Amino acid sequence: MATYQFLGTVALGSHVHGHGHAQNSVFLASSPLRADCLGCGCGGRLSLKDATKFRFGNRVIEKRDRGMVVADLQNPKTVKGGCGSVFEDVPHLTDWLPDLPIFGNPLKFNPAYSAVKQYFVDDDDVVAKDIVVTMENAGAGLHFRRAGPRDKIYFRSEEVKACIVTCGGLCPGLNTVIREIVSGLWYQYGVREIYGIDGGYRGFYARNTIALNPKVVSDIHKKGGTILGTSRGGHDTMRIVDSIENRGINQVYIIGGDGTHKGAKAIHEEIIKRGLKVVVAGIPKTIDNDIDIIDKSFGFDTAVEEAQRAINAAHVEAESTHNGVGVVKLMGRYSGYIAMYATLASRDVDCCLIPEVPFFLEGEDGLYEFVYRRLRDNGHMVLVVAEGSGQELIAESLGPLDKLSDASGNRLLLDVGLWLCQKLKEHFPKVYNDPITLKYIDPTYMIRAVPSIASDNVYCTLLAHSAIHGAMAGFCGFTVGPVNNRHCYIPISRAVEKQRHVNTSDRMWARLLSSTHQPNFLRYKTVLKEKRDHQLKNAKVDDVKLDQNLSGLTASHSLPIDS
Ligand SMILES: Nc1ncnc2c1ncn2[C@@H]1O[C@H](COP(=O)(O)OP(=O)(O)O)[C@@H](O)[C@H]1O
Ligand SMILES: O=P(O)(O)OC[C@H]1O[C@](O)(COP(=O)(O)O)[C@@H](O)[C@@H]1O
Ligand SMILES: [Mg+2]
Repeated sequence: MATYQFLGTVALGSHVHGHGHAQNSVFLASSPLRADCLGCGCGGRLSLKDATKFRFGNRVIEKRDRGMVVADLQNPKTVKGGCGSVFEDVPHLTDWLPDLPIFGNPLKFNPAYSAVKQYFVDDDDVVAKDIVVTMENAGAGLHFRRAGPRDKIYFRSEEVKACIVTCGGLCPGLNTVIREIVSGLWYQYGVREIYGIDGGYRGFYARNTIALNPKVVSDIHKKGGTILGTSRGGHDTMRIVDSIENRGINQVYIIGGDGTHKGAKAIHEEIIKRGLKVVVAGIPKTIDNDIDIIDKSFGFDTAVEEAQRAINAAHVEAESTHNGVGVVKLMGRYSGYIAMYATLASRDVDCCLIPEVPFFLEGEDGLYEFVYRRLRDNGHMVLVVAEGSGQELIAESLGPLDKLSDASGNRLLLDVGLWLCQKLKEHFPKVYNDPITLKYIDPTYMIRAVPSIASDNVYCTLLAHSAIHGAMAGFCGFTVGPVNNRHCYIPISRAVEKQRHVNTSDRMWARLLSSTHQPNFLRYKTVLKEKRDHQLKNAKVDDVKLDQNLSGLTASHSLPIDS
C-alpha cells in the first residue's frame, strides 16, 4: 500500500495530478488527504488520496507502490529501501509538470532492437555504488537509477527539439559523443530537430545554432577536438535559459567537466523555476578523470595511450646519453590519474609526481637523492610529472606571486615541468660535480587533441545512448556514467559534490610505488616540521634569511603537520 507523510499546512505551488485546475493553481493542504484550492477562487477541494504526486513548496511528494519519494527540487531525491539501502534518484519532468502525457517507446518497433530480449530497463532497477561489502551489510548503501531505454517516454519524436553543447577543455571522444547523440536521437527516436550550440555556454546567447543530422556527423569521430567548439567562462544562466525558451528547445545535452556540470545544475534549476518542459542531461567529460562516482571518464584511456608515446621518446633520449634524464609533463590539474596510469602502463618511468603527493627535493628521501641514485645505478632515468604537482614548492622558491585564474575560475598553474628541469640541471653539477643531460617533453595538449581510441569510442556511444534514453524518458538534471561497469543516471548535484583524487592509501598507488621504487615522500610532514623549527630558530637567533637549499619545503603548504 502507498504511504505518505503529511508535511503540514503549506501552499502547493503547482498543478496536482488528477485535478482539473490549470497549472499553477495554489492549494492549501488542510489535512493529509485534502487540499483547498486558493488559486482561482473556485472553492474547489482536491483529494490528495488519489494523487500520485504533489508539490509542497520546493518539495515534491510522489507516492509509489513501494513507498514514498520525497523530492527536493534543489537536491537529489532519496528513497530508503530495505537492508539499509538508499536510492538516490534523479529529477523527472513530472516533478514540476505532473500531468504530462506519456507515449510508447518507438524502440519497440525498431528492427535493430527487435532481437533484444528485454527492450526496456525495469523502472525499479538500481545500481549499487559500492559492490564490495561485508555479508552483514550486503544490499546496504547508496544506489543510482540504472540507465537505459524506458517503456514509457515523455516526448513525441516530432516534438523534440534537442541541442548539444561542449564546454571546458578538450578531451578525446567529444566528437564521438556528439555523433552518437545525433545518430541515436535520429535513428532510435525519430528526432529530426537537433542543433549544435557554437562555442560552449556563451554560444547559447552569442551565436547561431548549427543544424545537425547523421550525415553532418558521420565522420567526426575520426577527428580530435569538438566540431561545435568549446570555451571557458561565459556562463550566464538567465541568458542561456532565455535562449533555450525562445528557441523552443526541450532537450539540452551538455558535455563537459565539473565546471560545466555546475553550470548545467544552475540551468536545470532555472528551468524548474520557470516550469518548462525541458530536460538537461549531462555527459561527463574530463581528461583528468576527476569526476567522482563514475568509474572512469571518456577520453582518459586515449590520453594515457598517447602519453606513452611521449614517455617512450623520453626513455629513448635518456638511455642514449650519459646521465640522461627524460622529463615528461602530463595533464592533471588537481588529480594525477593520467600520470599514474601512464607510469603504470609504461614501466619505463622511474618516478611519477602527482598533485596528491607533495614532494620535496632535498634530504635523504628527497627527489635529488633519488635521481642521483638512479643515475648512478642505471645511467639514465625517466620522470613523469603531473602539471598540478609541486605548486606550493614552486611558489615558495619563486617568491610571492598573484594567483591567477582562467575565465572559468580555474587556478592557472605554475609550470612545474620547466621549474623541475631547471632545478635538476642546476643541482647536479653544483652538488655532485657531474652534469646531467636532460630532455624535457611537454605533450600536454597533444594527449587531449587526438581522436579517441576504439575502446573510448564504444564508451562514448554508451554514454550518448544512456543520455538520450534518459532524456526521452523525462529524467533531467542528471549526468550519465558507469558505476561499477553499469551505466547510471546520477543527480548532477551528486556528481559535482566533490572532485575525485588519486587515493594514495589504496593499492593502485602502492603498485606504482613498487614498480618505480621512487620515494613515497611520506617524510614530507617531518621535513616540513623540521623546516618550520629551523625557521623559528633562525628567527630567534637573528633575522637571517632562510637557507635557499631548504626552499624545497614551505610552511604555507596546505597539508597540516598533524594530518
Ligand atoms: N560554478 C559554476 N557555475 C556555473 N557555470 C560554471 C561554473 N564553473 C564553471 N562554469 C562554466 O562551465 C564551463 C566550463 O567550465 P570549465 O571549468 O572551464 O571546464 P570543465 O567543465 O571541463 O571543468 C565554462 O563556460 C564556465 O563558465
Ligand atoms: O589550457 P586550457 O585549455 O585551460 O586547459 C588546461 C587544463 O585542461 C585540463 O586538461 C582539463 O581541464 P577541464 O577538465 O577543467 O576542462 C587540465 O588538465 C588542464 O589544466
Ligand atoms: Mg574542470
